[in-house]
Amino acid sequence: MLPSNDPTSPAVRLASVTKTYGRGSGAFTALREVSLDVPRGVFTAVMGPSGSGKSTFLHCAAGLDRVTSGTVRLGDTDLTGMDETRLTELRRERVGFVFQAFNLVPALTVLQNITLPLRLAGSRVDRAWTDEIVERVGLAGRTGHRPGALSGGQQQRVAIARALVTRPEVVFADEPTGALDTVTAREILALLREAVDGMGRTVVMVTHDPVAAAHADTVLFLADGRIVDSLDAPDADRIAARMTTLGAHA
Ligand SMILES: Nc1ncnc2c1ncn2[C@@H]1O[C@H](COP(=O)(O)OP(=O)(O)OP(=O)(O)O)[C@@H](O)[C@H]1O
Repeated sequence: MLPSNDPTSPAVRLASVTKTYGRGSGAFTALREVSLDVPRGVFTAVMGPSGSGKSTFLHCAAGLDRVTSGTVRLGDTDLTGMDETRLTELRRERVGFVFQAFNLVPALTVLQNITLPLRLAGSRVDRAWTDEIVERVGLAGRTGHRPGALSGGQQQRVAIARALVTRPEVVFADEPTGALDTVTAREILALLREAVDGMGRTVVMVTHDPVAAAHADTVLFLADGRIVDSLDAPDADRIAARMTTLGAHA
């Protein structure tokens, strides 16, 4: 059995992670000795003032960027020191990504976008599973469209379906509602919630928006590259109040 399947290990574990960009006098430390376990089957939001290190945290936790010191584990797999080929494989097969700008391939249909990670990994495209995902994200009847023919909310649904199709251990979402209106944003957050509650996935989401973060089970607060607080079962008012004390204009 692959060690990553051990259900008792956290989905992601950061131990004393520091990330410094650049060198010498121009060096900037964006994460400082961050240690954290992200439990499985939980929706975690990451908030903090602009420049506090949210995107850096997400990129390091997801294997998109390398840490300067410390370790990052996905399940029981240590990402630190992994070569680029294995990291690419790991990101493709064990992690899902949702970005603010959707990042769909314009020339491909909705269905082709959704199944792309499977085809890149050389995996079989399971029609019943793909149909289920399409149904769950509310895209039935639109699978033959190109992304350009869809609304922003529909494009983000495609991105979520694409992130879920490989049954990833963790879905990382970077400001997934940043480009959407309030009503559409709420629908997308409900989908991420459903990925956790209905599909047992683990979601880690960076957001500026206290209302978005209130959909999570836990909110982590970053300030100056450190995790300074967390809130369980958060509501938007408490999140906004906490952000204000961190110097952010929520
Ligand atoms: N490639 C880079 N080179 C140098 N400095 C960087 C780089 N990426 C980020 N930084 C710096 O690291 C700090 C943290 O950046 P990061 O993007 O992680 O913050 P953030 O909390 O996501 O900010 P925002 O909410 O504005 O997106 C910032 O001061 C930023 O300028």
